[in-house]
Parts: sequence; structure tokens; C-alpha cells
Amino acid sequence: MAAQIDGVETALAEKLEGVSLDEVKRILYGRPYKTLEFSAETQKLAQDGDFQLSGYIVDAQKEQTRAPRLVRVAAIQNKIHRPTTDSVVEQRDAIHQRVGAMIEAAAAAGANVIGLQEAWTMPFAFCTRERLPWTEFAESVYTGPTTQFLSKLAVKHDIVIISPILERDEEKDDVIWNTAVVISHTGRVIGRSRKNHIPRVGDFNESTYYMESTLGHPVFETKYGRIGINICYGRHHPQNWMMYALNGAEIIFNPSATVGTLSEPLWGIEARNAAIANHVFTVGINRVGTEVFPNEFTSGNGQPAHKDFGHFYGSSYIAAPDGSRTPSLSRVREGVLIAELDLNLCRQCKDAWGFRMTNRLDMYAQKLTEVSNPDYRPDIRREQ
Ligand SMILES: NC(=O)NCCC(=O)O
Repeated sequence: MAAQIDGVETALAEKLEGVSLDEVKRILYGRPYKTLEFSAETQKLAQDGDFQLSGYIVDAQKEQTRAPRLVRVAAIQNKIHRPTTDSVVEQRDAIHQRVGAMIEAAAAAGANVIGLQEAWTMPFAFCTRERLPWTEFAESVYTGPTTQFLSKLAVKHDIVIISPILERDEEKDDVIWNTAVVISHTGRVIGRSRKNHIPRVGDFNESTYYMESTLGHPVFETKYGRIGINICYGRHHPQNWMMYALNGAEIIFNPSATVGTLSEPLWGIEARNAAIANHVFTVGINRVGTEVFPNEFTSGNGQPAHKDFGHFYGSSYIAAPDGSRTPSLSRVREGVLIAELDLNLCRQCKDAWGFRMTNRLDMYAQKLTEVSNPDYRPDIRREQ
């Protein structure tokens, strides 16, 4: 396996400097952002914890009639912290402890809303297609240990937390879902959003465990802004992003678990394009590290059976509606990325580009109704 590089930004900075580096960064990432300064104590939390901490200011133009609407959003990417052969409780508790420390650092850095990665409390065991012990990581949105753990942190720091977990709906047939729980600054659960599109690609054998959401595209009104959550594979579906935006989201999180060989060239494009097309901020969060499982599994591609999923490349980033974006977190290290966003930028971009005004939804609604009929035939004209 090729050695893992830390990231595109580090590689560029090793080879370029001065104006060339600034120009390459501008061309790749849009306007430069100022960096957020953190106190010595906050930096020490990251140093002592051995995780990356970086921050940026994504400002907007000053308006005469509206004050800036500043919100600090944090994306946290983590590894698993115990071997997958340890007990479920030991594995989950170790991740809780680790991510708890990262949440403390994010809060010390002034974060208002913190987003975690997809199924953050567990290894991404769906590749195995085994049920036990992995299904034991599933827990209740309202009373499960993870919500209880995070509710305390939410109250302590006056923060909103987006907690994507494997959900066990104990009130309805014990069914399992891939769910993001939205925990208010009050510590109460505002609601849940479930994964709308389930992958059937590579080792992502998730359809074995749960079905597509039936909850639509809920948007959550929080103290710090309106939030939607488009879970992982849903990012390949532009209409999924669009529906959260049409329901009023200003920030759309994309908690993910994805590996380099499959999706890395797509990663920097999709959430960023969604921010542009929908006049919203997007937050792509991917897990990091390599996860090894006790039993071999196959990928249905003729290759030998194997025990690891490949490298989860992290690279979490935040994109703005004007097409600019932050640098990524590392491809190999855990990290906390913070961006201070001025939500006024959403409307400023709507006014400037007018994608909402010109989206012709009525035309597409009619056409999509026709196309979704199995008897529909594509409208291709040919020379007679
Ligand atoms: N977790 C998940 O949906 N992964 C699918 C692979 C991808 O979308 O990159």
C-alpha cells in the first residue's frame, strides 16, 4: 500500500512558496480566509491530545439593515480507539472519551455548533455483513448512552451537537437506522434525520443493516441557525442537498465514512458544489484511519478476502456559498476544524447569483414526475 500523505495543502506548501503558493491556493480554494487565533490553553488541549486544530474566518460583506450573523461551526474527525475485538462497550466508551476531549477543545475555541462523523461511536463494520456484535452499537436517539453523554456537553458549553449514530428505534419494531441526532444547546433532542440514500458500492454493504429514510429532509431550527444533515452517500445526489436547502437550511452537514480508493477525487467537489448551487454552507466530515476486523470479508470483486476496509482519508472541510472553502483537515490525523461563518453570505449569494430565483422547479417537478414512471422513455431525438 502507498504511504499516506498528510494532505494536498501540506504537499503544495512543501513545493511552493510566496506568490505562487497564494495564487495556487486562491485558484483551488477561492478567496483566502483569515485564520482564527486560539488561546494558548486551547492550543495546548490539541497538543496534549495529539489532534489537529485549525480555524478560519469566512466573512461576508457588511449590510446596512442586518447585523452579521456569526456562528462558529466545528467539524470533528476521529479514529476508532480500541481494537475491533474489544467489547462493544469498551470500544464505544473509548471513542466517547476521545471525542469528548475534542469537543472540549472545540468549545474552548468558541464553537457554537459541532458536527461529528457518520456512525462516530463505532468502527464502520458494515463491510463485514455480520450482525453481532456490530448491531449492538445501535442505540436509542433519546435515551441511548451517546445522547446522554453529549447532552451534558451541550448544556455545559451552550452548544448544538450533530451526532450521527447507528439508531435502534426501540419504540418501533427495534428497527435499525443510520441517523443523525440534533442535540440542542438545552441538552434536549430537537429531532433526528436519517440517511436517505444507502450505498451498494465496494465494501459499503449498508443495505444489509438498514433501509432508506422515510423522514424526508427535515431542517432543524437551532439557536445558531437552521441545520440540515445529508448523510454520507447522499452527497452524490444533488437533489438531496437541494431539498434540505429548499426546506430552509443555512448549513448542511455531510457526516461521512468513505475511503480513498473509492471516493477521494469526488470528496472536494461534491459538498463544495452543493454550497454553491444551493446558497448554503456545507460541512463535509469524514472519519480517519484504517479499521481492521476480526474476520475476513470479500468485496464481491474477485479480489482476495481481507480484514480491513482501506484508509478513511479524513480531509474534512467547510465550503461557503460563494464557492470558497477551507483547507482540509489531515488525511491521517484526527482533528477539529472550526470556521466562523457569517450566515448573511447565504442571502448575499442568492441575490448575486439568483440560483433560487432561476431554478425552474415547476418545470423539473413536472418532468421528474414523468421520468419517475417506469414506462417513461428518455427523450432522445435521432436523425431520420
Ligand atoms: N458511508 C457511506 O455511505 N459511504 C459510501 C461511499 C461514499 O459515498 O463515498
